[in-house]
Amino acid sequence: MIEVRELTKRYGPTTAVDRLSFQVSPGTVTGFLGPNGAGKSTTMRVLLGLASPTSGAALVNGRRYAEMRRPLCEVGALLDATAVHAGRTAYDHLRWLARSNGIGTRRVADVLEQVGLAGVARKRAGGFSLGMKQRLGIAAALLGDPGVLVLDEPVNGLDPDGVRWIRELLRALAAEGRAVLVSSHLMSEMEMTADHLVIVGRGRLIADTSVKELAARFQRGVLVRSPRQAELSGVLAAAGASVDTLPDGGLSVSGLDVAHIGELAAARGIPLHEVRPRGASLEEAYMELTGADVDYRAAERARS
Ligand SMILES: Nc1ncnc2c1ncn2[C@@H]1O[C@H](COP(=O)(O)OP(=O)(O)OP(=O)(O)O)[C@@H](O)[C@H]1O
Repeated sequence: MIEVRELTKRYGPTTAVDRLSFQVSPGTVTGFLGPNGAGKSTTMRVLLGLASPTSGAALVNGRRYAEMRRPLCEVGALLDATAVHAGRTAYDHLRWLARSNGIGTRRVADVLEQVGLAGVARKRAGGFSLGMKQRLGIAAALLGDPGVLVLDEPVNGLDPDGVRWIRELLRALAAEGRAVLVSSHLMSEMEMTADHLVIVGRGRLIADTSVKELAARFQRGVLVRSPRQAELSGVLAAAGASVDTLPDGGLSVSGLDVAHIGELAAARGIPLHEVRPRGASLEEAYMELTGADVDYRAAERARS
């Protein structure tokens, strides 16, 4: 369980995190989303004891990182996958980490197997591709079999296979009952991976919502197309719907769901060529929520 409570972190005049509160529950993947500079990495660094809060707290299982006796067994983290000793082999890197946390070396072979690096365990990490380094970083995060995982932009720079692998791994780790917090600045990545979303902008909380709730919130009626559109429009309006004609000729109907519209059309023998919920994509919802918090847009507005 992760709890961020009224967390504020200032760097001189910059407020990187501004009274931010949210929780990450066991058994869920929570996507931590926000434009560049929104304060995601800073929040994660405070959680992992790498930066101290100006005020408030970021706790794992009710404790600050510095209070944990064997931190790798409570929280696994991937912050910067390239931060490995280039001269060390994958096996030695993990064995060194395991030793410093009182973890048996048998576990090293297990996690190397789990991330698909068993075959290159004795190769130096300096020669690894970014994808392999990401896998090694994830192996390190899993070493202590922690109940909480914190990953900062784990799919950055990965090819589609690597992206799919991470997505499936995160889902599997949550299904085992772990609390998984994963940051990204792309909604497209998160909508396929996360159950829950914490969206931030300029250090502040913008939304704390399930993916389903967010989709429902940006639902915009039902799109309907029919060769007898005018007649159908009248029928739907008579049933209490509000009906607008879209620029492309389709109807945008609100106040009736897809099933109801289908039944009304069928009862009058009106053919339907298309009938589907007209939701904004989650990407559009995200842009709408964070638009004002993206620095370059603010700068553009100031110029015009
Ligand atoms: N060590 C530091 N010293 C000074 N300012 C910092 C420091 N770390 C972060 N900041 C500033 O705090 C703000 C939040 O940065 P942070 O890296 O946490 O955002 P982010 O959401 O992780 O963005 P990104 O996706 O670009 O990594 C930014 O304005 C950044 O410049």
